[in-house]
Amino acid sequence: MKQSVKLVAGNWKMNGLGESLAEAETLAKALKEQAAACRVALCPPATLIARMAQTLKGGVVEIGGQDCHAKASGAYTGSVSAGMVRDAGAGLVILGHSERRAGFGETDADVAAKVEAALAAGLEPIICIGETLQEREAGQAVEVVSRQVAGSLPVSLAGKAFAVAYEPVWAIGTGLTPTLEQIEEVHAAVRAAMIARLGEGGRAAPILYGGSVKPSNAAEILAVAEVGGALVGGASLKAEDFLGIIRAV
Ligand SMILES: O=C[C@H](O)COP(=O)(O)O
Repeated sequence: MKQSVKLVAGNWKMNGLGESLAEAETLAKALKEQAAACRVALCPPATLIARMAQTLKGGVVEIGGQDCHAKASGAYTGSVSAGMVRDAGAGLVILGHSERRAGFGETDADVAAKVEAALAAGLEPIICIGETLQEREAGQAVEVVSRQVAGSLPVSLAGKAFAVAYEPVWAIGTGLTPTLEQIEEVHAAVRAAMIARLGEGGRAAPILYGGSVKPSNAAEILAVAEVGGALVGGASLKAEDFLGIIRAV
């Protein structure tokens, strides 16, 4: 099966102030010097996109946002449009992260609208999906992610650059990870759902795995069939850990 080059993206979430900013900048500078066999992206908070774009200028490390509004402009206090994310220096944007789905009530339809906005602004979306622990324990993981793919991926994605990130909610920030067999099962189901939704246009986009990825488990996870990269949270804030994950690709 045709697979695009692996993508390792670091999601800094709402971190990057004081000491954690100093550490993050150290990481960004180290990454700039680092040759990598994969695409590498950093997704800082919106306020740091321009600063990180400047720090990483001239290197191969890409910059992503963590969210954007579905509208291009208007009376949406506190929001940032896809065009603004792009204008600040990002080329990618994370959409539909479970922390936004759970904490801000984002539905699959909301995510699909944001994906359309991102594409219109020239951003490459990384669309997050994943089951809760309750859904996993009820044997519904495949059903849940398949439904999320059908609802969150607009058909206009076919032929565009994008990625899907499978992040089991119960694995995020917990140190827990699914077994390699479970990851393989879900990634295969996600690929099937992408093809069902987008036809041939659903074949090439990478499916990242996210949830407690660290240097010690990155190599085995990234070797699983259909794992096209990683979306890394906590470990993307520490230079040694993130570099260790990139080396594992
Ligand atoms: O976007 C990243 C994920 O939420 C994973 O976070 P984590 O690596 O801290 O578990």
